[in-house]
Amino acid sequence: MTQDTMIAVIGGSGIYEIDGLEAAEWVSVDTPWGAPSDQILTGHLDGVKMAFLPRHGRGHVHSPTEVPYRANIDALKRLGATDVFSVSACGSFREEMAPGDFVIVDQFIDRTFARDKSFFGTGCVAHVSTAHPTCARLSDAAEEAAKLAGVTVHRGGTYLCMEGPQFSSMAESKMYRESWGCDVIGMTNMPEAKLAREAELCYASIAMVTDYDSWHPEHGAVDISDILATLQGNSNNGRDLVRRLPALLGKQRDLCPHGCDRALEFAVMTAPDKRDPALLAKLDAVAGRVLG
Ligand SMILES: CSC[C@H]1O[C@H](OP(=O)(O)O)[C@H](O)[C@@H]1O
Ligand SMILES: Nc1ncnc2[nH]cnc12
Repeated sequence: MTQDTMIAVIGGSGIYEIDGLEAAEWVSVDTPWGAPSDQILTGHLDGVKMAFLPRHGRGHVHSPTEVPYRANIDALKRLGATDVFSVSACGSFREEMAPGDFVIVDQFIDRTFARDKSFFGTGCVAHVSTAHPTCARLSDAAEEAAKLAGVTVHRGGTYLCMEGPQFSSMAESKMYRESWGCDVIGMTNMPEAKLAREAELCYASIAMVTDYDSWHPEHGAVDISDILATLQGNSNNGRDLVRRLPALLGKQRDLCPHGCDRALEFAVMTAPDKRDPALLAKLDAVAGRVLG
């Protein structure tokens, strides 16, 4: 079964729009989960449908805790998105993952505690697998696009998602690096990746290293002005990488070979006669395929 590709890009800190879109238009999307972070920029690139959503809103309005993650994923699904790329800033726990490098994240440790993490709940309970929370097909494309853009890219890495907004203490930073084996740290990829899986969207995470967090003996404490300087110096690379994705993925896509687009197939536990009609109505875009 083939369908039209629609690439969605969720742009993080420092990335509030993408360039080169044909027939570009900012559109408003309402969702049963509230308003998304901002309007969504739609258009075409190399003949492929595109949607761009600034995660924190234009002007950086939403803190990592307050980003409306459920509304964002629902809005992208509602628009017809099939393939979602997160582009994020992150701190690095590895000497070789240096500021300016890109990391194609493939695993997460979720330390967030103040966010709504699921579309499901009382009245419609579902359990999806997140053993492999990112899509290898999209990660392949992201790696290839990074190489074509001429940036240093590391394939694979574990992203520690913290609640924020404050950065980590040195003790936390060392624990995440030495005991937990994490590679990078940020504040936003969770629950975003989990929600994308619940919505049966392929999801990949492209993390741009902006700093060494607070563990590095020669770099000291993470400093927002250093992060902003690195972001400014590298945002062109991020945009260049994104511009190369449509040519790599093409106008049409088959079923995901990893099953991201069928994640809900056997996930819903609540008996049909016990399901809450109000919750089912809210799940129309996210889970309509399996809930009917
Ligand atoms: C600007 S430093 C902290 C901020 O940047 C990252 O945001 P995003 O993942 O949206 O690029 C990080 O997660 C924090 O929210
Ligand atoms: N060191 C860090 N910790 C958390 N989020 C970040 N985003 C960029 N750098 C970060």
